[in-house]
Amino acid sequence: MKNIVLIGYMGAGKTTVGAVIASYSGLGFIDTDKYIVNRVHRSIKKIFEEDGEKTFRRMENRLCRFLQHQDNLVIATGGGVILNDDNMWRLKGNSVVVYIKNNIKTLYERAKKTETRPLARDYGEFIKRFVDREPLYEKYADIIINAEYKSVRDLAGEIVFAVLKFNETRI
Ligand SMILES: Nc1ncnc2c1ncn2[C@@H]1O[C@H](COP(=O)(O)OP(=O)(O)O)[C@@H](O)[C@H]1O
Ligand SMILES: O=C(O)C1=C[C@@H](OP(=O)(O)O)[C@@H](O)[C@H](O)C1
Ligand SMILES: [Mg+2]
Repeated sequence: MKNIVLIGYMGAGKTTVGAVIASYSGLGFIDTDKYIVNRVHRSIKKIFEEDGEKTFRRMENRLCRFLQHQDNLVIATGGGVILNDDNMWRLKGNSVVVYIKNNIKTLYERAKKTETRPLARDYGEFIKRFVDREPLYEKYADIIINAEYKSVRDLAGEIVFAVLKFNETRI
């Protein structure tokens, strides 16, 4: 089976919901941020501080180049994966892309909680970035799931169902 790629802004639930989808579906699970962190033995915060965002984006792109050759995976991406068309072109070749959508207030409340998101500090900046990115999430999505007020389990079920339906209807 093709991969299920989860995209969406910081705090949307890609990492959390992705793991549950994998357990429901029997697919493998990879979180691109965790993969990078394990690989370089440094937190995202440290990578941003020491090497800058550009270096992080290069690592993300290198991982997408690897993932384009994999299948049977649920892939939770980082919120910025859509910034590079090359990432999405590679991922889309072998996957169904699901955009997990939520309101900006909920996203910020969740995203600011942990220190691991260097781009989720100032609320004004957070909103601006979201407005810039939203058309990209929509552009690359095969399926859009509204996650507002839904539990992780319900969302995981809804996404599995939507992907099966999408695969059925595709030639
Ligand atoms: N549907 C949901 N309902 C309530 N809390 C959620 C939901 N999805 C995610 N969360 C919580 O929001 C936070 C961010 O989730 P995470 O999966 O890390 O998001 P992302 O990977 O998209 O940035 C986590 O603390 C997670 O437990
Ligand atoms: O949106 C972004 O630019 C980022 C999102 C983060 O992942 P999550 O979307 O899983 O929080 C992480 O990749 C990094 O902090 C940058
Ligand atoms: Mg995540």
